[in-house]
Parts: sequence; C-alpha cells; structure tokens
Amino acid sequence: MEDYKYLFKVVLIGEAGVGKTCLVRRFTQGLFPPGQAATIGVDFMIKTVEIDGDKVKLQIWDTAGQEKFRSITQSYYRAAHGLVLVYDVCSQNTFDALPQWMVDIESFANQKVMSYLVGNKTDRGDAREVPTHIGKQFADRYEMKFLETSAKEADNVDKLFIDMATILTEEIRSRRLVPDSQSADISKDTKSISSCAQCFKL
Ligand SMILES: Nc1nc2c(ncn2[C@@H]2O[C@H](COP(=O)(O)OP(=O)(O)OP(=O)(O)O)[C@@H](O)[C@H]2O)c(=O)[nH]1
Repeated sequence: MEDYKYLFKVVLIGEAGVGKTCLVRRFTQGLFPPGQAATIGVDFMIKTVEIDGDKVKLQIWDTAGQEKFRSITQSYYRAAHGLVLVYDVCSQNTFDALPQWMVDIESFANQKVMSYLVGNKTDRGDAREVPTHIGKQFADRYEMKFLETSAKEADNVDKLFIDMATILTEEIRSRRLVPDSQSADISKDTKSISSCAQCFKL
C-alpha cells in the first residue's frame, strides 16, 4: 500500500521561459538548475508533503510554454486539481499573454479547478516590468490566488505548493461533511488521481 492519503495533480502553465521547470525543480529537488533547457511537451515530478498530519502526494506536471506544444499541453488541463499560471515579473510580454491563457483555462480545465497566478523571478529586482499590485489585480479579477516567487532564491516556492496542497486537502475534508451520496465516496481514503477526481466531480 502506498504511503499517502491524498493525491493531487497540479499543472504548471505559462509562456516559454518564465521559470516553470525551475519552480518545479526547486520544490521537488531543492535546486536551481544551471542552464535549464526548454521543456519538450510535458514532464512530471512527484513530491509528498505532510498537511495537518496527513501525507499528501503532489503529482506536478510541467508543461512546455512554446506555442508548438500547445495542443499537447492543453490536454493535461482537464484532470488538474490545481493549475499554476506563471508569468515573469521582468517580462511584460509574458504578463500581456495572460488573458489568452485564461481563455485556454476556461476552455480546457475543469470549472472547479483551484488556480494560482504566479509572478516569478523576483530576484531580478532592477529588471522588473510588472509591479506586484498589477499582478494581484489580475489575479483578483479572475478569482485566483496570487504569489510572487523566485525559483533562483527559493523565495515563496515551498509556500506556493504547500498552500495548494493545503487548500486542496481542506476542499476534500470539508466535502466529507456533506450528508449526501457523494460524501460516502469522499470518506474513503483517496489513493489515486481517478478516485480523487471523483471527489471533484471531474
Ligand atoms: N533570475 C531568475 N531566473 C530564473 C528563475 N526561474 C527561472 N529562471 C531562468 O529562466 C530561464 C527559463 O527557465 P525554465 O524553468 O526553463 O522556464 P520554463 O517556463 O519551464 O520554460 P519552457 O519549458 O520553455 O516553457 C532559465 O534560464 C532559468 O535559469 C528565477 O526565479 N530567477
């Protein structure tokens, strides 16, 4: 028997070069890879964390930002419990592309997906092009959680993924209290993406 109580699928999306792979590697491996190459298609990594005494396994899917992979990567949105939309705070272009990413999320992701907007590369202070309050405004408009990070300096990276795991775990736990037929399913320990997906009516 695998040693975890819940498993959540988290998918990172956003323009090429914003730092999606570096965020995932910082969180799962505790390093900032020198000369990180562009992702081809989709990659995934796993990390188990403890949330209020329960082991929670995060299966983190890192998608390629390049346009040519878009149709492959979009097919991963549907089963995501959490989506992390990343832009580079030092690149206005990556921020200006966000509305198109929101159209894709609305088209391909589950309506109930929990989503985070993340402005990465805060360590490059002098090169910043997108002020924090502008990022936050965008996130508020779309009812997303918001965080600025630095994969390089390990700033807010653990917080991002732990917050997601915490919110998703609370979501499942609170639905256990719902006295209907679905709560019976949810009260069983969730051991796989498919059973977890049922909890979210995917
Ligand atoms: N200064 C700084 N550079 C970063 C940070 N995160 C990533 N980078 C750099 O940004 C570049 C792109 O990083 P990746 O993680 O490959 O970006 P990506 O979003 O996964 O790119 P695709 O795979 O093409 O979609 C690399 O040169 C990284 O070293 C950060 O927090 N700070």
